[in-house]
Amino acid sequence: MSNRSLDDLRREIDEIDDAIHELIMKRADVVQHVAAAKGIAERNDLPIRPAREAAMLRRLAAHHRDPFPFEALARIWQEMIAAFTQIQNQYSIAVYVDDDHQSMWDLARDQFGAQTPITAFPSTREALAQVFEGRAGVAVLPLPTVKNMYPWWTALAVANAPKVISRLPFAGVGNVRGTPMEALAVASIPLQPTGRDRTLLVIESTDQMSHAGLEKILKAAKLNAVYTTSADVEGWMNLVELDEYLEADDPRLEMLEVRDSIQRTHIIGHYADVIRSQDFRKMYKK
Ligand SMILES: O=C(O)C(=O)C[C@]1(C(=O)O)C=C[C@@H](O)C=C1
Repeated sequence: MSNRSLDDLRREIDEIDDAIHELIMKRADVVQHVAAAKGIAERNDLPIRPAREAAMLRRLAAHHRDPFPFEALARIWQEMIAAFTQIQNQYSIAVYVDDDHQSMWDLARDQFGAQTPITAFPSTREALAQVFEGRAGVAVLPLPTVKNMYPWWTALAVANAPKVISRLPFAGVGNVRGTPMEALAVASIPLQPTGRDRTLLVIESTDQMSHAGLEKILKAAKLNAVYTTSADVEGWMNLVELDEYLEADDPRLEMLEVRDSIQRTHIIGHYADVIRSQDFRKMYKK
């Protein structure tokens, strides 16, 4: 332990804080150039780039040291990046919240920042409509499960629809109201692979397909499903999560579409695989 006086130690903390503050202001100047390079203002685009954010947080996790918790560092970065997106172009969030999904609000706020306007909607349909109609930049919706009242993901299986862009929480579960849950964010932005990604694929079929049947067809096309769920919405829609970043022109999709039982396939989004607590502990434990 150091034998320096409290005043001396606090002077050093002030110097560190000044350096951090100065660097954040310097970072803001650079981000404004990034916004110009991306043409955000000309096209009135949403500045969020989840692949870049995932790469940044994974890089920090790999360099992290105790005792400062990585989960707290990730929260600071997410708050900071949220502010850096807002200085590029302003946008708001539409989040689905009801009595059983209180934590959705907390997930949205942790990811998109305390200064970003968030509005709660009592149905996934209404929250999603905000993004379809351009009234919100991002919708935050519960992870699809068989229990969802309305399979909101089926609405994304149309041309030019917004896409799933990320899964929340990205880096560690924090305190939330109600039951901790996971969510997906939906928006219209360019997506990119990060090296560790998931793809959400909707397969429209003529008849109801069993999970085993779907998996067999996917396996024959050399695709690995990690999750599947189905919905009967004017025909059968099957949601499949793949453990890779599948491009729209991947020939394996044609292998699915030639089957008589399959009518169409739609990639409804991609997201960078989240960093779970056990992962980042492994990542930085020497
Ligand atoms: O790299 C970009 O495209 C940026 O806009 C910069 C930045 C950042 O602050 O680092 C901000 C928003 C994006 O979601 C990702 C990164």
